Amino acid sequence: MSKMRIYELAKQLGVANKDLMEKMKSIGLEANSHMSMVSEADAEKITALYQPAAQKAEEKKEEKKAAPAQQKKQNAPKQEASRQKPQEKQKPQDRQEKKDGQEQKNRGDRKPQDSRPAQNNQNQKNRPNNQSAQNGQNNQNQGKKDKKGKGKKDQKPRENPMERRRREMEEEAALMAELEALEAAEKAANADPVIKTIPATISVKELAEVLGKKGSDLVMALMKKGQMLNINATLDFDSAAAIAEDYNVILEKEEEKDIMETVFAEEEDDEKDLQERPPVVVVMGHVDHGKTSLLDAIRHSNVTKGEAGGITQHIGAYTVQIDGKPITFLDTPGHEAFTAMRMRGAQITDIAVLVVAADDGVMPQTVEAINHAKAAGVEIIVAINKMDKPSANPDRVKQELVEYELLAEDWGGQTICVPVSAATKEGIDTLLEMITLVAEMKELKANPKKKARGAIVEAQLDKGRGPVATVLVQNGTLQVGDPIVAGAAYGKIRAMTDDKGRRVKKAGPSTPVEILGLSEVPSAGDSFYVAESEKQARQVAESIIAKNRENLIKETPQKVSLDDLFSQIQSGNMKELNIVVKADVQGSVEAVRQSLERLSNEEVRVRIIHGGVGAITESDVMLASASNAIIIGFNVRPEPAAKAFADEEKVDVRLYRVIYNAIEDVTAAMKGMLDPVFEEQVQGHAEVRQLFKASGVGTIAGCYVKDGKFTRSSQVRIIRDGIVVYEGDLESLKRFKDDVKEVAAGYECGLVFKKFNDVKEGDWVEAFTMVEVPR
Ligand SMILES: Nc1nc2c(ncn2[C@@H]2O[C@H](COP(=O)(O)OP(=O)(O)OP(=O)(O)O)[C@@H](O)[C@H]2O)c(=O)[nH]1
Repeated sequence: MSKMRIYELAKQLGVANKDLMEKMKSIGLEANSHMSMVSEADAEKITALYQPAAQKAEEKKEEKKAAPAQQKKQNAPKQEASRQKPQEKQKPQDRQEKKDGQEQKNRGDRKPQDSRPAQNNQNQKNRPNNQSAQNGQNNQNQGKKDKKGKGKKDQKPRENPMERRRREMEEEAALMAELEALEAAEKAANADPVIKTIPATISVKELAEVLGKKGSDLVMALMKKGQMLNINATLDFDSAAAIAEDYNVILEKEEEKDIMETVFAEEEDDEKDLQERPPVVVVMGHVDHGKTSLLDAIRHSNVTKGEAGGITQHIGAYTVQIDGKPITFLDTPGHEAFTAMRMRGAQITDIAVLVVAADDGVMPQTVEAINHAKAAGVEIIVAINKMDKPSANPDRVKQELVEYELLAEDWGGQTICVPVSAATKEGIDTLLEMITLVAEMKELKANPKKKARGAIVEAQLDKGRGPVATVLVQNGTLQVGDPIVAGAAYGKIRAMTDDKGRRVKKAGPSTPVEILGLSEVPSAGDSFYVAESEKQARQVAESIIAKNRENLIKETPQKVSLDDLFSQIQSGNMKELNIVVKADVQGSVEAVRQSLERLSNEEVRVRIIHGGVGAITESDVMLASASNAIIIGFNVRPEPAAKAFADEEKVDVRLYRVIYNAIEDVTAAMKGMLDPVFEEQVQGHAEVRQLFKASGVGTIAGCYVKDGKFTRSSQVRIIRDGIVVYEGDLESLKRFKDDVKEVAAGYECGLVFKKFNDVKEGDWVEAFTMVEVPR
């Protein structure tokens, strides 16, 4: 037996789902619903609880098997017809007479199963001596017999026939009701749950329809459970799902379709319409490794190779021709090109050029870039830059890249590494050739014959021209006069300019152009679509505006957090727990990566999608948000902007001082046993401006409280360059020479830290308290 769902186990044991869940509770096994999974070991434990019941069920089955066989034996010689209606065999002869045709039909539909032994018992009890009832319990035959007066043998001589008949009628009615209830209960417990799909909200009336009930019946049923809801009341999905469970119906939420995707659903392209399209390339790398210089060199080499018009204007994306083959470069910060766009579901880049300075090697942002590119599933080409420098060491770069699963081709791997110099232009041509080669291998195609769709690369409001957007056509051909819509912005394209500043009328796949004519400034990363008419474009934009408003009102979409991890695992929503790890030193990052990844089990895989050294940045939050990850920080703090961004994006950021605590928390969260704990509440920040030494006291940090406040009971941490160097209590809090209880923002104060004197000017001090939070 492997894992199984509760309802399957209940079915196997022949018990109701609810009973089973109650039983589970009694041995400390919690389950959310009868769709929850139970492990093999747990299933065995539960089965053991039911052993007597299970045995009984077995016995019952045996009895059932035996009963018809026995009756068959008895009936066979007499009645051939009796075999066809076994369920009626057990009925006492004179009861059968009272059944009208309809009743018989109903019973005929019913399964014989459990009713039989019960009826047998009853019959035997009632008529220990009734030989004919036992022998020939066939409806028709018994009827005939009665008519012929043969049944008279059965009557007890002293009982008034009318009374007897009434008594038997009553008995039979009670018996039938009992049987019906039994059958219904068994049917409900044994049937596989029905799965139905509903929207995020539903009225009681609509839910009743989904459940196949009358609205008024559902209202009554809810009332009995203490839920006073009128028939038009709106239920959220979770409440509806809980109600439906009682009716053995599992509800699933309808996937909300993107309005754009619905309106502008993409048709399959005819193979013959597909044409090769230029690759879209983004350049990424660590600061100062030469991204800008490399892009300039590429653009310059392109210009000097005879581009008419010469000057390339900056529009965030441009196309260069390499031996007649175009390549489109996105001149946007790499992370944004990936992450912001990915957050909106658009994937626009095909290839990432990772610039690594030959004299500097792999640096934190290089790693970040690698992880972003990998997460987006984009091909990486490495440009080892600054080869003109005497200290250039390309082998070291290749060596360092191995750690990130990028093994250079000349070392037997798959990663193309091109040594270049943006300064001397050496290797630039080879790099461009390689890009073309990779693009060819990828067989990038699009259909220029259809209406265009693509992505907004950047957009701003120009005083004279109104909203201006640089767009990248991904498929189809964009034309002046096309009605387009991009998020809440819509309009008719008034004018189009290419990357060389020339007016154009058309732009095909992978072409970047600047467009005028939108009603407002769209967001970078938004998709754009060409509509049937300006009216349709406006209508779509309006429905998007309405939807955005609705979404604003609704809660921000749920992101994973350690607190609700277990319920997400249980409901089957969570198959992978993505984690971004930031720590003070590389050693910790690795230690955490290994320890956490080891926690993976068969239900959920723990995946570290990015690990880096230093404070938690906005880019980390962006990656976490796009990948539905949580962030774990060791001895590091989030930058203020990152903190605000994480709050906004509802990204769970967990900060630890000890690796073990993080492992413990993730383990507990995976088991749904995260203890209710204390959460820290930041009280304020101060900057260390001057240090004083005092004998017997130690170092006094002369601080200026920037925001919030410091209290005598505050706990504090000292942060130097984003790294926590101390965390502990205050030894004293002074204003001038006096001990004070509290110092507010805008005032100076003297701080002495308990058992810590290594404070430096320029350090930041964060004051916080621990507050108990109920989970
Ligand atoms: N010797 C040498 N210097 C280079 C080369 N490429 C870039 N540099 C220098 O390295 C410095 C950084 O170059 P940028 O192109 O600004 O680097 P970047 O990666 O774009 O930097 P940010 O935009 O700040 O992220 C500049 O001083 C360049 O002149 C090269 O191939 N050789």
